[in-house]
Amino acid sequence: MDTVFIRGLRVDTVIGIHDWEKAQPRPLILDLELATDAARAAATDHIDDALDYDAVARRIRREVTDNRAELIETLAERCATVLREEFGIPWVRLRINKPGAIGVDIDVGVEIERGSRQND
Ligand SMILES: Nc1nc2c(c(=O)[nH]1)N=C([C@H](O)[C@@H](O)CO)CN2
Repeated sequence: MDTVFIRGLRVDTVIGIHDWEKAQPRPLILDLELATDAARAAATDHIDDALDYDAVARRIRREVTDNRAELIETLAERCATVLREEFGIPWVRLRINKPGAIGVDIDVGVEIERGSRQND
């Protein structure tokens, strides 16, 4: 199984359990690993046969920006559902980092894995 990855996708959104967090957006950093068939894309050299990482990034940005949540787990689950149901991706690993949430220069977040890693 091949993967398309997107690392360091910064998306600003309103997220948190405290009232003061709901006053303004803050940055989240997303890392995605997405199952794909790179050979299929290479065989035609056409974007229609590839998992278009630009389209994925734009859609995930919209999902995170347009929807409110208190927990990063909620956002992670929503993003995994979008990736699997709208893009038909069989396996996704998604990490959401909420930098500074527990201290300056400290990374904290959640990583989830959904679907099955199908071997060739
Ligand atoms: N597992 C989680 N723990 C915490 C979260 C979260 O989203 N998932 N959020 C918070 C606060 O919003 C924190 O980020 C800001 O004080 C605390 N714990």
